[in-house]
Amino acid sequence: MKFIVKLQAEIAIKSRPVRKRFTKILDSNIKNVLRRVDEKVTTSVNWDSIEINTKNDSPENRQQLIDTLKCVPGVAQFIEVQQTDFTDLHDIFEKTLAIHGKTIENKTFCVRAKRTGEHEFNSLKVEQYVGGGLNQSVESASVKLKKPDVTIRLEINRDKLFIVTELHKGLGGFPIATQEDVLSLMSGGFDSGVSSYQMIKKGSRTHYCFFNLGGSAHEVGVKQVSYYLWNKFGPSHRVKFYSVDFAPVVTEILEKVENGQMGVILKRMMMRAAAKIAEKRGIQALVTGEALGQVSSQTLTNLNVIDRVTDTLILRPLTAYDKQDIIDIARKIGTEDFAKTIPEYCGVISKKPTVKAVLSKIEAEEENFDFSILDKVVEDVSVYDIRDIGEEAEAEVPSIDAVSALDENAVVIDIRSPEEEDDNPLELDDVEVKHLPFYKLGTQFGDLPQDVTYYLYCDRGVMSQLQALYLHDNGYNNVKVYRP
Ligand SMILES: Nc1ncnc2c1ncn2[C@@H]1O[C@H](COP(=O)(O)OP(=O)(O)OP(=O)(O)O)[C@@H](O)[C@H]1O
Repeated sequence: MKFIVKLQAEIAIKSRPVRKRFTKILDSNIKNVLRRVDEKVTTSVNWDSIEINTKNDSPENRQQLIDTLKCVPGVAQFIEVQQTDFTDLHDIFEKTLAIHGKTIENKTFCVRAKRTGEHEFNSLKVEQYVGGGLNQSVESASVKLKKPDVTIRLEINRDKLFIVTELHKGLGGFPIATQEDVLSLMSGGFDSGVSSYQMIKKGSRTHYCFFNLGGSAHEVGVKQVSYYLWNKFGPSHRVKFYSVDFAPVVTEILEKVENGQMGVILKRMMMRAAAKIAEKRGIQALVTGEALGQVSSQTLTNLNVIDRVTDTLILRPLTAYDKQDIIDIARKIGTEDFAKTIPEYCGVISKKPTVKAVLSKIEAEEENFDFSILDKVVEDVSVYDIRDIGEEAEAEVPSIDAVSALDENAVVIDIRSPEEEDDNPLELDDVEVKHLPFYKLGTQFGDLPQDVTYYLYCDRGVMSQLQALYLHDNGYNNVKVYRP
């Protein structure tokens, strides 16, 4: 079985040394990923193409190789060919008939030929001779040069004939590692998954950085989608997954910062932390999934104030995308289902975020923030080789049963922020309701009597689920979720 990867135009027009470098990297990436499927794969590099051969001709192997090759950045399209020798034009016709006689039955068709080397005929002659012969031999077929049902492609390279049996569309982009590394901020939603994919496709080795705001469920979800993206589009290169426990930073923001400024300050804290992680590893750019105007706080003014926090380049591949386009790409690349299950955690941090952040005001608010907390969480960052999180990523995201009816001994903890509680108070007959906002649970839950079962309550059931898991992680098994 043989496939031929054609160099795409954007690589082919590069200068000779760059083209050679890109082709060499692409060849090595292709070998690396295809040998995960079939260790018998060999490749050979030509000036304008890479040939891929294997002795394993089974249909399963073929399909797996095609599926894998379609996901290699830098491959815009590839053809599947049958290779034979030939003696003359008539021999070319007969060999083509043997393979494509059935393909063109009851169809319109044309023949397209390319030729390299010394022959007694040119490409046009091949097209006319083979096309005419097929037309006569297959009664139900007819020649149509414009928009035929089937295009039969032949490539003649010196004494070899390649009969193309199928043409497959690839991913496009550049081979991984032809561009420098980036650190992608992954929240696990639609946007950060798609922006990471865009950077992998563009040829950057893409590492992941996750700020954990809500315990193991969130982390498992983000690891799953990061692992999926790496495994599908970038397994030729090792990357790292950085996880930073951001709960202490969120608590400090919630206690020290004015409500409307919280969102921008949280992002600035993320950028500060990510820039430090990147700098230490020689990574030059951060990537986020922000898109202009997608949520009210994603304004140019705010993005500008966020960017002022670091000299590190911040890339936002989705800036000008519509949400629907992003969702369509997420569906195409297979991250849609992951994204649906990831809670929108950040939304809760500020109910009416500013849309026009003022740098001086933000900086004044940040003076109240204890930066040793940020330094500590960055210092304690957990670093994983993405290959090692594969198994973990396959695990079920843990969840805690939600209860809709309570008995009279139950104690509910309303974990919403005080403003949310004021807007929509929770009133339950005969059941005790305590008030402890989610950002204080970590430090104050342990002070409550522990011979009682607590039911956490929030508006959407997302934060209560995350916090219940977080408390379970910390050994408190007397916690459930109340979801009326
Ligand atoms: N917990 C987090 N860890 C790492 N990066 C984050 C986190 N939260 C947000 N980000 C980064 O900030 C970007 C914007 O996040 P925000 O929550 O404001 O918008 P979003 O549209 O919901 O993003 P997404 O769909 O990617 O979750 C994300 O795309 C991601 O790059």
